[in-house]
Amino acid sequence: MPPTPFKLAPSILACDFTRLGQEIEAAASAEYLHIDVMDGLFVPNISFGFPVLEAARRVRDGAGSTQVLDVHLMIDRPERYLEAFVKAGADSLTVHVEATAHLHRCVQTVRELGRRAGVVLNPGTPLEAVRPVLDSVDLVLVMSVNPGFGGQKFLPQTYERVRTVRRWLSEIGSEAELQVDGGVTADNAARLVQAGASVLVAGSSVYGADGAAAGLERLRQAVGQAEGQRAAQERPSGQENR
Ligand SMILES: O=C(CO)[C@H](O)[C@H](O)COP(=O)(O)O
Ligand SMILES: [Co+2]
Repeated sequence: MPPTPFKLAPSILACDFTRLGQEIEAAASAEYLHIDVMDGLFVPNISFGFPVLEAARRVRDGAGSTQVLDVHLMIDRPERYLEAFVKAGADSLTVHVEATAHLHRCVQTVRELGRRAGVVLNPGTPLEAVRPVLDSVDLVLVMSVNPGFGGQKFLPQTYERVRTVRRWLSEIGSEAELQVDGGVTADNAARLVQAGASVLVAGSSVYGADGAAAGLERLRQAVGQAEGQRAAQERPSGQENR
């Protein structure tokens, strides 16, 4: 079997904001740039909003990059701000199923605005909550920590939740990305990809002491090694050297 493809989404929540431009440039090899917006209501923390997204957009465009600006909205009633986030530069907007009574309308609006629409579930939310919109989204995000803070411990029940959502997406023939966010490290990345995740969000494990480029490489290596071992185990005996 060929290696399972996956993408990385470094979260700037964990970066050094005194050097925002350089921190974004250091993560340029990643397919996505994850931008965590928190309002102090839906989650018990306030992060940043439009000016930081606009700055990220300028850095990305200045580098001539096509990296996806992936905005994770941890805000109450996100329908109030979808257009404003698109104007500020979002390529992809992900709304929490717990934050709105109008999930389908949110997804519809984001698509009408010409951007990728995502939905996200907290660890305590039954997966069934996303099923009604599954055929209308470009991304499903399964939270692997309770949202609001970076640097938390990964919740292991996430593996089974990812497997279930992957199965549902396959059943309807959807090509939506399946993202995991929270506590993702080189120790759990491969198992998440094997469970069906196609995009790994990582903050603390990317923006570590040795910089984002090294952090991203560590995650790629971890998944690559595990995939290599899996391929070796699956090869019929006697074919080891072919
Ligand atoms: O949405 C988030 C928190 O609510 C962040 O994206 C997430 O926590 C990433 O940080 P880390 O990898 O350090 O857990
Ligand atoms: Co996030």
